[in-house]
Amino acid sequence: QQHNSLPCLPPRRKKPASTPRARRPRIRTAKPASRELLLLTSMAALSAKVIQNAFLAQDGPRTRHNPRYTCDFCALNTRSMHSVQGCRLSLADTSAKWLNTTSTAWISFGKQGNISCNATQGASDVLSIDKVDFLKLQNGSDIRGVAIAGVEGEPVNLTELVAEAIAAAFAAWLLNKKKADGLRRLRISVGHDSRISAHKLQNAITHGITAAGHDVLQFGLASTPAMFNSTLTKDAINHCPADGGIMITASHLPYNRNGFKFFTSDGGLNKTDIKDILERASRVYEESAHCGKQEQTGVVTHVDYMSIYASDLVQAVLKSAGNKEKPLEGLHIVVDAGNGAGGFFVDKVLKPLGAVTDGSQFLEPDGLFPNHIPNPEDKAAMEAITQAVLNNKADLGIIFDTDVDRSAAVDSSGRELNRNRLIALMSAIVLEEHPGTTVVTDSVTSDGLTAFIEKKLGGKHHRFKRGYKNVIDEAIRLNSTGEESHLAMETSGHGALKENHWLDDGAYMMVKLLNKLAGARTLNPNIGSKVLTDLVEGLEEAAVTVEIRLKIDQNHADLKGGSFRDYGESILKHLESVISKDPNLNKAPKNHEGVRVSGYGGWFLLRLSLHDPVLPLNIEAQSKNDAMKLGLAVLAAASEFSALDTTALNKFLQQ
Ligand SMILES: O=P(O)(O)OC[C@H]1O[C@H](O)[C@H](O)[C@@H](O)[C@@H]1O
Repeated sequence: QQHNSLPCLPPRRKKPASTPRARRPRIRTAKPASRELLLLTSMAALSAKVIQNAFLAQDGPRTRHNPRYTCDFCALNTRSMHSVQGCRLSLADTSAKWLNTTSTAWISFGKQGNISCNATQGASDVLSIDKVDFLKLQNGSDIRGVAIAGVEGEPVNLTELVAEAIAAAFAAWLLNKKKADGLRRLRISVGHDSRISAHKLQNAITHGITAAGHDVLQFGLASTPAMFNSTLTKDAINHCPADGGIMITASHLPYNRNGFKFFTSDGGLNKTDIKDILERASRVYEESAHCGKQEQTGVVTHVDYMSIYASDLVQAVLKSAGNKEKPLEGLHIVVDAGNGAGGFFVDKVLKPLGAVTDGSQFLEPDGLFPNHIPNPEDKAAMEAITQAVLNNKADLGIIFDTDVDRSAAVDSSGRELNRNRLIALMSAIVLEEHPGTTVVTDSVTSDGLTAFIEKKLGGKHHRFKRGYKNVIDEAIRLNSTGEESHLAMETSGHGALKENHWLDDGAYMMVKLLNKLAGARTLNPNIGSKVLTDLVEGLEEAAVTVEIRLKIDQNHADLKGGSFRDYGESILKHLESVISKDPNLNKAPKNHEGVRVSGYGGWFLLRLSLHDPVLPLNIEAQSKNDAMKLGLAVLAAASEFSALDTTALNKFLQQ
């Protein structure tokens, strides 16, 4: 073990939260960002700054000291020694080891006698640690929380300190994973969507990583799939591939939320990994209460990665059009980015391919999402892009969610190509390329989609569970068992292809449509989105399609102190037994989630939400009357459970 002596700090003292860090990480710029990107980024920064100022007053008192201003020896980078003022510190360790320690680290270092602090720790400097429940930040395979104060009943739990701890924990987790490759210093890419808390969280994440002695590639405004891509792209000039990537996003959730998605070259992290990281982060957070200003030994490099990523998308379309220079020339395509991160698609993808993009809307990042929720599942969002297509007499409309891992389209007649229709369209394209392949979807897909994939396209429909990660993982699993699958898609607009590393990418999905258009235009230069619409010809669609979300009151006495999950399961079990007595209803023979039943010419699915104390009920039928019969069957079983709020279902039945 190496022992080093370090210079000393004056006694630690409280500093206002706005005081800059004593030492900033070194920053370099790998490649000058394009004018457009700089403009977008600075617009986002400006918008964020103005709004954040507005919220600052509401942020409330800090109940916990900022650990940066206390004794410094706990800096997470313990591979190289820190310059710690106020302490003489001797230790050599790895950050992973440090992060694996429990909260005894401070004490044990002291006991070992490796540290001698000149600074006396005053009682007033002892930090009161918030009891942050890190595990509550888990949202399946993502992390999500409240980052901006001001919404009643939604206290901030994703603070900068929490973000720092999570970033340090991710670095430690990643280092552990990469140990076998002999890696000791990591390069982690960090990007964000347009949310107003993006910059403060980006800074916190960067600090957490650089203080742990690892390097950060800051991409600025980016898409979620680009972050994964950065762990795959080989580009020495831009320091890629990164060892890991972090996307700061909460998808379509309201402006006050934010969160993180993590990637390695193996794809997005799974639930177990996230739990592991949050447990580590909780320990880091507790420890940091005793720690000081962390020296940031890692290097921060700004990389214009979205240009690299977008140019790959352009290349994909060019290739499928036989390398024709402007394969989309003459085609009018409008994009609605919903003020999220998807605006790049216009200038960096469509224009270079020759498309006319006039009438594109909400391309500028604005984390308050003033126009509509950036979500292709949202009615208002789909109406907005449909209107833009019709107003501009465009050939095609494209809409993205905030972080561009989801998308949908609209044809020239204003017909929405989303949900089951988009899956049908993608299935048609993929099955042309891979006849007979299995298409994996989420659980709320229609019976019509199954018939379309299996009877019209000659493929196999594997209806699995809700949750994009579940769907992707299932497709990967099927391939590993010898069942070929090339497409995994959710009705939410998440979609991943085997050919694209199972990368969950809304922009790539749209590129597949553009490939089809570009290919068709090499034969007929006047052909427009009809080529796409024709591909979904024959898809049977229900006249009535609803999703009704029934809430479980977690504090209700009927739960008898049990979990909402157990309660939900007992409702489902009861529903199953009620259904078995009804000759008009048939339980789906093969089903992976909830209770799916067909009858009255339609079907319903009642299941537990992936995250919330909610039972989402999907009903599809050929008439309102039939849909009501299905709804009544659910109500008959559900009404026995007094903690289940059936108001929404009653409302539907009374309409
Ligand atoms: O189960 P629910 O509450 O309907 O939520 C389901 C949704 O949760 C998240 O948003 C996932 O990203 C989606 O992939 C999934 O479809």
